[in-house]
Amino acid sequence: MQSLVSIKNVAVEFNHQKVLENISFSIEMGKIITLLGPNGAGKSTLVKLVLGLLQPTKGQIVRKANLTIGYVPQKLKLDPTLPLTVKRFIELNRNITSNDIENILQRVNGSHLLNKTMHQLSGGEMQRVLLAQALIKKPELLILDEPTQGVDVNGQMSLYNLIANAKNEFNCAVLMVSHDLHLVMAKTDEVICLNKHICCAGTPALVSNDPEFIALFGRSAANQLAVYRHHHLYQHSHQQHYQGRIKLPTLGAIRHV
Ligand SMILES: Nc1ncnc2c1ncn2[C@@H]1O[C@H](COP(=O)(O)OP(=O)(O)OP(=O)(O)O)[C@@H](O)[C@H]1O
Repeated sequence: MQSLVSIKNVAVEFNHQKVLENISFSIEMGKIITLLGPNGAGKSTLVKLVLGLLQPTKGQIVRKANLTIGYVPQKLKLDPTLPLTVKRFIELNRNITSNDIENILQRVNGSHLLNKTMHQLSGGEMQRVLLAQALIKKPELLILDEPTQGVDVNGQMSLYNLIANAKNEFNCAVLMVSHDLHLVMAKTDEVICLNKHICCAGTPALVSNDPEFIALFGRSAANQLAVYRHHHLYQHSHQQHYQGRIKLPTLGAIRHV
């Protein structure tokens, strides 16, 4: 199967300072990849590379021909004096009908937001509207840069559910930047732990046991993950109908760079 995006041996330097080096991975259709890493690890820079907004200093990025990407930015800066409604904001995409807008807002549980102005939205509502506008073109790849910033725990869970539903519906790949270890682990197929280089990558269960991961995120994160893993196994063994939606921890898939 052809990868949607293939990143080969990529490095980025700003003013002769290495920000990313030796980055190689590919994004496959229908998979959720979570990029984790501390502040300044190069996560947003990597997202810009995948989006094509930045060229690597070294290495190669190969995208599938005519790849459609939906992007949910970390923050959207809008002039508060601009009375832009949600409907008008989503209409900024070309060739969109009112029906398309109503359908996509319904998918993100945001039908009631249609005529609100953008600056009236709460943190969670804003993220749902940004998700709707990223999904309206039915992207093959959905990229989200810290989508749960400023969203409370319930809002985070429902946002992750919406992302997972969208992935199932459109069979798109998802590349998500996140700091939220506990919730991320429940949905993602592959975690890439970044700190200028890829420290480790693999299934959530394997990455959470990796010494470099524990060194980066600390003991409390490791404990949090231990709780998650217990819960995860419990769900699987007691709810077989979830098969195919919950991924069992598998052995032997971790890679170190
Ligand atoms: N255009 C730029 N020019 C110079 N340095 C930059 C530029 N963009 C990013 N950097 C530097 O590159 C490093 C990585 O930044 P980046 O924003 O990718 O990190 P991040 O992992 O997304 O961080 P955070 O979690 O804080 O958002 C930082 O040291 C940042 O200062």
